[in-house]
Amino acid sequence: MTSSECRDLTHQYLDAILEVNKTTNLTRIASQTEAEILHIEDSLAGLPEIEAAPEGLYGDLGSGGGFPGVPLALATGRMTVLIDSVKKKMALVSGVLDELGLSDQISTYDGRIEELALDRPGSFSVLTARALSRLVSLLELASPLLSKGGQLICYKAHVDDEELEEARAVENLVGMRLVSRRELVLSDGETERSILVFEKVGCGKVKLPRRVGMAQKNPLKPRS
Ligand SMILES: C[S@@+](CC[C@H](N)C(=O)[O-])C[C@H]1O[C@@H](n2cnc3c(N)ncnc32)[C@H](O)[C@@H]1O
Repeated sequence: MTSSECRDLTHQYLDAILEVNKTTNLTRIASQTEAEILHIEDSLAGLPEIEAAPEGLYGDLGSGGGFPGVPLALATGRMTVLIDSVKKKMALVSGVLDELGLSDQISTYDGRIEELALDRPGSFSVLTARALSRLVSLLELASPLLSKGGQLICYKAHVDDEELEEARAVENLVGMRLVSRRELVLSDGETERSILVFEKVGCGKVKLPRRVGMAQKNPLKPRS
């Protein structure tokens, strides 16, 4: 696909999602201008990181209306799975992907991330997560899905020292390690973004996934 075909398809996808959003709440961002920045430009902010990740299957955790998953899938050509536990959202997204002829490359999984980790452990080379959970929970959710050397790319609005320390303190438990961090501001001049990349370095010391909900409700703590 040429870069202009890719841009056109990404915009067609966004337009279709905004249309569906008029009747069903897929995303709180409803205006076209805001969506162009927060859904397309922001989704593509992690493109250098996903391009640098090992080749193979890509998954977008807590994908909602398909962001950043769909723009990144189109830009990289990777086989992609969008993962969200809300069945209705995934059904609508899947309908839009069908309409645009994208379902061979981009599929949906309508269940919990923890359930997918039991079905398909170690099968992803790269994962993204935007607006999903604190870093400590993201590391735990991603680890069992990633193959060794696979990467988790986290899109965060703001990472304070406490959130980062909390995550780094469990790196050994979950077999993940921070490899890069980049800060940027979107073209609206005000939306700040941190892109953090963690790599799967080993199997860790805790059996994962834990019971559904635990990673987010009761995050791991370092053993004293
Ligand atoms: C705030 S939305 C973010 C959607 C999208 N990533 C974005 O940035 O526009 C978070 C999504 O994560 C999903 N989610 C939260 N925890 C999940 C889990 N454990 N497994 C699967 N989906 C989950 C929710 O259903 C929700 O659609």
